[in-house]
Amino acid sequence: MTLCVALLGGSFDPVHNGHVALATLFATLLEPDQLRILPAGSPWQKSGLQARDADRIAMLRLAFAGAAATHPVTLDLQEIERGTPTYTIDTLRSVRAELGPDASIVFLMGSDQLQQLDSWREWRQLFELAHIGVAARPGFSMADAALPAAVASELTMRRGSLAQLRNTPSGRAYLAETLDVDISATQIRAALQRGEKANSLISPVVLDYIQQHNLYEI
Ligand SMILES: Nc1ncnc2c1ncn2[C@@H]1O[C@H](COP(=O)(O)OP(=O)(O)OP(=O)(O)O)[C@@H](O)[C@H]1O
Ligand SMILES: O=C(O)c1ccc[n+]([C@@H]2O[C@H](COP(=O)([O-])O)[C@@H](O)[C@H]2O)c1
Repeated sequence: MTLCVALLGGSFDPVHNGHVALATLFATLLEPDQLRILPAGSPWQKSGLQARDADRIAMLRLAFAGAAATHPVTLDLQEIERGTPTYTIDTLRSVRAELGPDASIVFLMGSDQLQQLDSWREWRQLFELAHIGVAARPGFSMADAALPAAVASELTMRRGSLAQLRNTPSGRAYLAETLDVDISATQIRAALQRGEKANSLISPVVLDYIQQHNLYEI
């Protein structure tokens, strides 16, 4: 059977239940040999990260410890170690070189990123290296045609089944419209700054870590 690696990249500032839901949804759908979490080193479309790299990494380890009991989760720190602005195309080139031409690579994202995929560096070339697996975030529906025209037509051309993603190296897109988790890191940072606990949005062990290290305070 083809080796399949699913990648979830993100700022994870902080990691929250929406990230874990996205990763575990695709881990269940694809049954990849590896589910790699890739914290971005320097997400060039964001104005900066609030938590230090070491804290984001520690929170990721805590948040995914539960999922790691049932799915083959690993943390890949290459984007932090690279020390340059984070472009997914660079990461995919490196993962493809590592895994060889036949492995299935599936880059996971929420629908907000799909809606701006045409702003990513060399975005069309991403499909030469990987598939994409997209989960809807609240308010997103394919029927509303909420995508830039270039992304919509690329998606129409590349729509594939889970089996195609699982068993071929790259070039397909799969959209899971069922995930509907109304959580964002922005909302969590704002809640924590107001002194709220954000209990239902974030894992208790991550929340403990945030409190112990006085993260996201005003
Ligand atoms: N609730 C969610 N449901 C589905 N996908 C999500 C959800 N939250 C984040 N994602 C996806 O996870 C990836 C990493 O997201 P990121 O770390 O930027 O979190 P975020 O909550 O979107 O952060 P922020 O509010 O700071 O922009 C992105 O592809 C994003 O679309
Ligand atoms: O490659 C790009 O140009 C690019 C532009 C925006 C986002 N990304 C990637 O998309 C993932 C989610 O990004 P973010 O900003 O929502 O945390 C993360 O892995 C980013 O590196 C990548």
